[in-house]
Parts: sequence; structure tokens; C-alpha cells
Amino acid sequence: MMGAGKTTIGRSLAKELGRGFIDLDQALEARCGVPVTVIFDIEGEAGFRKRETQLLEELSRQPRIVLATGGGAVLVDENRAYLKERGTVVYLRAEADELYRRLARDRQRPLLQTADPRARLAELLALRTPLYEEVAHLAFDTGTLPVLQAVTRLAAQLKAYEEKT
Ligand SMILES: Nc1ncnc2c1ncn2[C@@H]1O[C@H](COP(=O)(O)OP(=O)(O)OP(=O)(O)O)[C@@H](O)[C@H]1O
Ligand SMILES: O=C(O)C1=C[C@@H](O)[C@@H](O)[C@H](O)C1
Ligand SMILES: [Mg+2]
Repeated sequence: MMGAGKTTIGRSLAKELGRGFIDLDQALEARCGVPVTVIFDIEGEAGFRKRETQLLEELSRQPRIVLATGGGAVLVDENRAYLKERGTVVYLRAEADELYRRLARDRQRPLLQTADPRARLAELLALRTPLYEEVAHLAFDTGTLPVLQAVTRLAAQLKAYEEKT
């Protein structure tokens, strides 16, 4: 979900694991030459989702990377299939109030540019939770831990999971 820490934890996790890091939103911005907010303004959410799926299909083929998706990538069936088949998917869990605290001053999330972003976050989280749970191989609570501790713990859980499978 937006604000769960995919970009922040993902980048640090990649370092810890000695893997490359790709952030899908940032890769899309680099490819299009404009921020995500501008893609939403010009093409709407539907246009953004099409571009997101095309790039996810391409980038999820890369071996030995940590890939941070955008929070809404799970909405598209095709995306969930790419993620589930091509990698180990981690669902970074956080409560709606915590997500709001992290994002309250952020203007980079077009879906939260509403009169009541707190309610919008809670609504999106409720709609998406079943999809996050469906696609994930592992769920990880980000609630109280500082980022570096979260990364150490998550790296250990991933290692245990990958050894088991
Ligand atoms: N575990 C954490 N504890 C506290 N703050 C965090 C944590 N993870 C991320 N943050 C903060 O929350 C904000 C959003 O984090 P981040 O950009 O990594 O979220 P994201 O999951 O990538 O969101 P999006 O789906 O919109 O790309 C940042 O300011 C980041 O520093
Ligand atoms: O949760 C979402 O739908 C989004 C999250 C961001 O990562 C961006 O991909 C975009 O702002 C949409
Ligand atoms: Mg991100």
C-alpha cells in the first residue's frame, strides 16, 4: 500500500542482500520523462495502469533484483500473475492511520489529492487488502520497527522462506 515502505525498505533490502534495486514508479518516471502525478493528470489512472503493466512485465524478468512496485499494481490480474510467478512477493503491512501519518505531507500520490486523504487511504486499504494477501508469499508488519531493523528482520525471513522452497 502507499506509504507501506516499498521504496524505502526495498532499496535498503537490496543493499543488504547484494541485489540490484528497481522502483517501478521511478522507472516509469524515467521512461516517460515526467512524474507519476503528471501521467495521472494527462492520461488518468487507466493510462497510468497500462504503462505500469507494460513496464512491470519487462522489469520483472530481471533476475536477482529487489523490485518495489507501486501500491496499486496489485489491482491488475496480469500484474499479480507476473509477480507471483517470477519472484518472492512480500506484502509490507501497515495500519491505515500509520500510512496516513507517513504520507500526510506528501504531494506525490495523486490518488490522495482529495478533501479527506485519511478516509481515502482507509478505503483503498480495505479494497486492496485481499489482493495484497492473495499475491504475497510473505507478509511483513512494518508498524513499529525503524527501517533498518525492519530490513534486517525481513532479510532473515526471506532467506528462511527461500531455503524452505
Ligand atoms: N517502516 C517505516 N517506518 C516509518 N516510516 C516509514 C517506514 N517505511 C517508510 N516510511 C516513510 O513513509 C514514507 C513513504 O514511504 P515509501 O515512499 O517507501 O512508501 P511506498 O510503499 O514506496 O509508497 P508508494 O506505493 O506510494 O510508492 C516515507 O517518508 C518513508 O520515509
Ligand atoms: O497506490 C496506488 O495506486 C499508487 C501508488 C504509487 O506507488 C503510484 O504508483 C501511484 O501514485 C498509484
Ligand atoms: Mg514507492
